[in-house]
Amino acid sequence: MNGFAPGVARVSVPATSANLGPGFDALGLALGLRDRLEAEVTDDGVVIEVEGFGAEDVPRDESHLVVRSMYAAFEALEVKPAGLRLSCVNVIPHARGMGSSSAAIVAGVWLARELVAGGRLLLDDAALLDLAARIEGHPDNVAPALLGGFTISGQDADGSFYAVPGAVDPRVGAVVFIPPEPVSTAMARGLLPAEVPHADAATNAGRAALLVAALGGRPQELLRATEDRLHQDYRRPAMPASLELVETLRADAVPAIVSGAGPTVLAFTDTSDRDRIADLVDRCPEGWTALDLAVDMRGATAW
Ligand SMILES: Nc1ncnc2c1ncn2[C@@H]1O[C@H](COP(=O)(O)OP(=O)(O)O)[C@@H](O)[C@H]1O
Ligand SMILES: N[C@@H](CCOP(=O)(O)O)C(=O)O
Repeated sequence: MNGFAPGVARVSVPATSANLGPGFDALGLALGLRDRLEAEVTDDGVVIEVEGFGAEDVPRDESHLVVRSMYAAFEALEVKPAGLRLSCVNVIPHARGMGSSSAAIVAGVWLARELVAGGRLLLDDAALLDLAARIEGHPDNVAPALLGGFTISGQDADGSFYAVPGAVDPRVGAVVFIPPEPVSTAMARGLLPAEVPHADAATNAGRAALLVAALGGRPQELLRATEDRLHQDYRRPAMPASLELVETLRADAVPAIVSGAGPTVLAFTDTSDRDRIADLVDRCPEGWTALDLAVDMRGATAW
């Protein structure tokens, strides 16, 4: 087909934890839990197969988030496929604050670029990040989903998005506690106030800067560095049990935060201290799922 590369494109994309406490809409970390997708251009229609999370509720037409993101990238690349086949194996839980929507968006724009002849020359990684962040509305999940590791991202005055990688000390790992009930990011964003006290903003700025240093080589500072005053407490009404767990863990000197817009709770760990990690996993509330995850330094990758 004109303009398209022949064959199937495959990508795997990591889960991500955004905010990390004080870095609202700016900081994000890729975690070792990856959705795998494959796609090809066909002569007619849209066919979508889904295994794993979302198999029962995601749409099977052009409104599917991966397909929507593919079409946005095709438009940027000035091509239009006659049809598409998409197959998804989803292991990132949906609407839990682990970046499933960003993983879907990054997968979509990545697959579309692979399916276009010369796509990587026409849409480089910076343009792909910008497109994915425009679809998502904030860059802090799409940046680590695309680039891997720890990222610091934001938006310039002209509306364009940027991301730069930050260092991650190899001792840093994470245990996530995933509640059974979802909270949509849109709903959790709706709980945030239009304005915050200057003192809270100032504290967050200092903590976010400290967090960059802590993740990069001073993990002993993680407890202090993960203090947040801009979003977590405002979201308490939608996830009281998550805030309670964060507080209980922090009282025991565990650097715990709400992951993304919640309701998952993430606790930073020392990867060399297996006993402490096992104790932490044992503190998983009944009915929740605890996962011991490594930081994933790979972003979106062909498989
Ligand atoms: N792999 C996917 N395929 C299709 N839709 C998805 C996928 N992942 C997420 N979504 C859509 O995004 C929603 C979750 O997004 P969001 O509320 O931002 O939560 P989060 O990104 O924290 O998991 C899902 O309910 C679903 O509509
Ligand atoms: N900065 C965003 C992050 C949302 O992350 P998600 O994984 O919950 O989609 C926010 O806090 O709203």
